[in-house]
Amino acid sequence: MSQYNERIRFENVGKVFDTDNGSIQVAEDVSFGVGDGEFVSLVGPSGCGKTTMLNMVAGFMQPTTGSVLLDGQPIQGPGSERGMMFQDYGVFPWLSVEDNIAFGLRLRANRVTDARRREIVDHFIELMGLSEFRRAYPKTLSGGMRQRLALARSYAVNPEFLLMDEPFGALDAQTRTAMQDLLLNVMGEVRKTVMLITHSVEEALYLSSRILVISARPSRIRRIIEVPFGFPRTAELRDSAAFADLRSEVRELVMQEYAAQESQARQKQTTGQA
Ligand SMILES: Nc1ncnc2c1ncn2[C@@H]1O[C@H](COP(=O)(O)OP(=O)(O)OP(=O)(O)O)[C@@H](O)[C@H]1O
Repeated sequence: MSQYNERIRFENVGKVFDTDNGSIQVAEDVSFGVGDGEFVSLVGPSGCGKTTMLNMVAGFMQPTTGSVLLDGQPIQGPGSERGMMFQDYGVFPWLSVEDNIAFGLRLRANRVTDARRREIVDHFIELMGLSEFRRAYPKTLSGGMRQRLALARSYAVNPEFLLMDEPFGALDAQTRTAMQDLLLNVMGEVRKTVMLITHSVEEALYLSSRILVISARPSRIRRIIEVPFGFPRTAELRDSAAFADLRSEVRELVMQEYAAQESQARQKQTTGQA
């Protein structure tokens, strides 16, 4: 572990939201680190606070207690070294496919020459299978295509950190697999540190070096799973017995948290709590 260069750290993080129905404790005493070049997935029941954690790394939200650190410094706000990919695609409806991909490359933080920008845009249009739609607007694309466009936008600016919230959720199974492999390729080409939220244990296992299983609210780290498979990953890995065994084990853990969440909800109903 001596070479482990930690980039992101959650230090006893708690997050409380004040709402009209009282306050909600979303995270409680969450501590973990993400090393340079690591791929860490967050899995856990819906609503347990995964997006909130990612938002804190992105700098969109501050913890209520504890701290979220980037290279040892508290994160104060967004930065161009951290690329966030949202569940709701994050594409601009008023820009064409090519202009969406080029957008980040025109911003000061990531500016490149016109020729280089065209090269990058062409590369990702091709890679994402959007060649026929380069001048189309997002509203004319299918959900899956919009998601591929959002991926192209995130990759084009080549951030050091990719913060991804269910980036493949709207894709059909085949495209999803292709996009997972593409992400691994992108990471293989240029070292990146990734945090990914997914509801798919299979996806988490295939992509990650570690998986954090998050408990029902208030979320804590229920278990950290070191994924024992090396990179590059291949289709054979998905079919292996070792993969299937670990998948069952992690699914079981996640199901237990879903069950805990349901039983908490039932208890609240009977005691009349918000
Ligand atoms: N800005 C906010 N104000 C009040 N409550 C919020 C806010 N953001 C999130 N919450 C609440 O915090 C809880 C956790 O939300 P979050 O989106 O982080 O969960 P999640 O694990 O990412 O869920 P999912 O897997 O369904 O996307 C939810 O109950 C949500 O309603």
